[in-house]
Amino acid sequence: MPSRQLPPSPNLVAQPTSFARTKVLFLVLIISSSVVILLAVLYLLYHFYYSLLNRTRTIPFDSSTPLKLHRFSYRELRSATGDFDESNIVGKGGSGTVFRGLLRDGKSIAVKRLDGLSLETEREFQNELQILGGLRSPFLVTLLGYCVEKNKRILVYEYMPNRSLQESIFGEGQSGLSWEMRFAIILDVARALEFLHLGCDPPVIHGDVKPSNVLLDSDFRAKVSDFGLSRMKVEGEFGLDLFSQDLGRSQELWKSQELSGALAPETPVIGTPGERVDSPQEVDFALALQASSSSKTSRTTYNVKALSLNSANYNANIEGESDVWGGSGKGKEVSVVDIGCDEWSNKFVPYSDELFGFNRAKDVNLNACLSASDASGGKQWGKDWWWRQDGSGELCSKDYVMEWIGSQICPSTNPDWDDDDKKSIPEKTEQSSSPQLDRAENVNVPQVRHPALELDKNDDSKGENNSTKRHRKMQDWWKEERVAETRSKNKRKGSSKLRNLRVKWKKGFKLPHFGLGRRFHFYRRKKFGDQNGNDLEADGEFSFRRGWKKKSSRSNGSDMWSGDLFSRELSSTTSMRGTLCYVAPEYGGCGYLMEKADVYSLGVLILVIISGRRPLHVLASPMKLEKANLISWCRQLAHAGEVLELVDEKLKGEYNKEQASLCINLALTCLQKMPELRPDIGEIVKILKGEMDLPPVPFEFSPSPPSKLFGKSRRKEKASAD
Ligand SMILES: Nc1ncnc2c1ncn2[C@@H]1O[C@H](COP(=O)(O)OP(=O)(O)OP(=O)(O)O)[C@@H](O)[C@H]1O
Repeated sequence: MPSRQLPPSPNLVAQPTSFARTKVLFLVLIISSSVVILLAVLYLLYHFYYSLLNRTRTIPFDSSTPLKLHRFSYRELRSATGDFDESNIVGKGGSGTVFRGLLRDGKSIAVKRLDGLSLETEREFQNELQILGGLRSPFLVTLLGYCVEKNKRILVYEYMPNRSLQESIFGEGQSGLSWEMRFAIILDVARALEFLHLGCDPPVIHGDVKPSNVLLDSDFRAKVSDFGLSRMKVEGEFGLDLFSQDLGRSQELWKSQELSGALAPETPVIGTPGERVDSPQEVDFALALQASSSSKTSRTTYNVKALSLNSANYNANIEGESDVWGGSGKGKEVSVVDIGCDEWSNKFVPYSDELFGFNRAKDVNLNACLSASDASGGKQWGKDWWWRQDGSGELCSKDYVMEWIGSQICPSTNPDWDDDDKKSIPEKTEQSSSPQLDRAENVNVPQVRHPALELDKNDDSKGENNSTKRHRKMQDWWKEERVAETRSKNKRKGSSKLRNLRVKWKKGFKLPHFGLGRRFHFYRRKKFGDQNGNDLEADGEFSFRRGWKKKSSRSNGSDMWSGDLFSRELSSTTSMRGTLCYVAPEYGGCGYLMEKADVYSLGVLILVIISGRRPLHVLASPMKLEKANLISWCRQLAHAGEVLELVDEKLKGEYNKEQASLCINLALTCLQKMPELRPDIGEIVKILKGEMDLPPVPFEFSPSPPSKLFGKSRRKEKASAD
């Protein structure tokens, strides 16, 4: 009997099919994963190749292993400097005193003894070791070694016989630098920055380019020094800038009466709008973020904090470098000359011949002018104040100059003047027989003040303390600005980043360590010692530099009371990162400095070198105030096609006109508001060397257009104005 074939069991049919499917799946997986692995390997190879290529172009810059630096013993340095004898002082900066020393082998050294240990000095010390210690270039001053003993922090450099450019330009009894020297110095500084920006990997941003940080060797060739504020350009970092320099200062601010009295109770913290701040610690953090307060000295007050505005926008802009020379016109430059010039000459009240010999009649005008600008909305100290000080907006420069001077030179308004400075004044003025200097003595006396600095004459008549008023005004303005900005920021982005950091800070924030064998954990209450071995608490007596240190009598800085008192101090006042007048406007204290910020500072430096003037030059002697602001004056001259008027009179016409005009125009391109419009340092060096043409000077700085084009409309405007 034929057997009936049984239908295949469904299991038997399914088995081979599912097996085949698994096989296919397995194959697909293997192939795709091997493709992924292959791609990854290719990517790694490419990356490796690329970084190798890159390394050949740049200096391998391993910050964790500074070049071999000699570790000096304190005793060694003490004997080299004659027990740190005063006669060996060659200069004094915001962070310490520099002595000349002689090693046993006969080598001259410069020994920088940092002031009492603090977060600030520690940061500067580490920065110098970390950054300058790892670099060697003929355009950078050589760091030879260091000394760390107990609370002592000392840096040892090669000795630069002609000291700093500051002294060569502004020093008393200086014969002045010849044109050739000046041009060579400009080129040297540019090449130093070229090395830092383009020759180092990662690039280094100097952050404080100014005359006192340019040292001159025996042949007057320049080397850039002072890396205390510099940083390596490492993407993605955030904490270092904030915590290493601003927190300490904010603690100090909290302690100051102004702050605790006026800001603490109701000032909201960035990231926590409307939140009441109850503890100093909370304010510390908030201020570190928002106030961008002074790091290098505590001189700066509220007006400087205004710099913090807009930083985020600009820093974002900088990232996307545009074609500098393409003239794409991406950034709109504020037209400074048209508005600035006339307003200036109309509104500015010229100083009289003597420092304090102020014409009361004009004073009235001045105050009228000020009240007028006050009346016009009360928002004069808005986000653009930096530009307005250049005469570029509706607020004329005097406001800035006066506000700044007012807050800086009047002891009654500046709590940071230390006793030493006060004591030094009579001594200094006794030496002087000039009536100006006799008057300058009065700067120390709170009740005698330059009438030009009185922002509101009526305050006196009301019997109120003028300084308190002014500060009050600034605080109100500042608070207003910050609250508005905070609100809008929070609306836009939320404040999670800042909140996270705040939490971190509360828990005790870890500072990145600097590879010197220990890690710093800065808790709010941490004990440190001062120079004498006394313990100090980070929270309370933590020693941050206070006030203006009296400069050594051998240093140029000592001419504090000699004539152009205001100019010197104004131009050398270090703000949160960088120095006021030299620091790029896009920098807001909380952001990162980028290469173009150095380019901006270089622009200012070039003008200073060529003109022999400070960026803010308010002289006691008669002078046109339109020249007080160097940058603004230069822009006016450029507009009038007379840039060579800027050249230092001390040169007595002995200079290369072509080079001078090239330098000035180059400086103007470096001083453009939008960082991306400024040339990069490679281009600057090429232009200076004559290997590249200077790009067309920005429209607003170029000489007035032919009347054919604009004359008619201008005349019309004038007629309608009449
Ligand atoms: N290597 C050096 N050789 C000779 N003189 C030096 C050297 N380094 C510094 N000096 C002198 O010491 C002065 C002070 O220098 P320092 O770097 O301490 O401060 P600064 O740059 O003037 O101010 P700050 O540090 O506040 O920016 C300089 O202006 C210069 O005259």
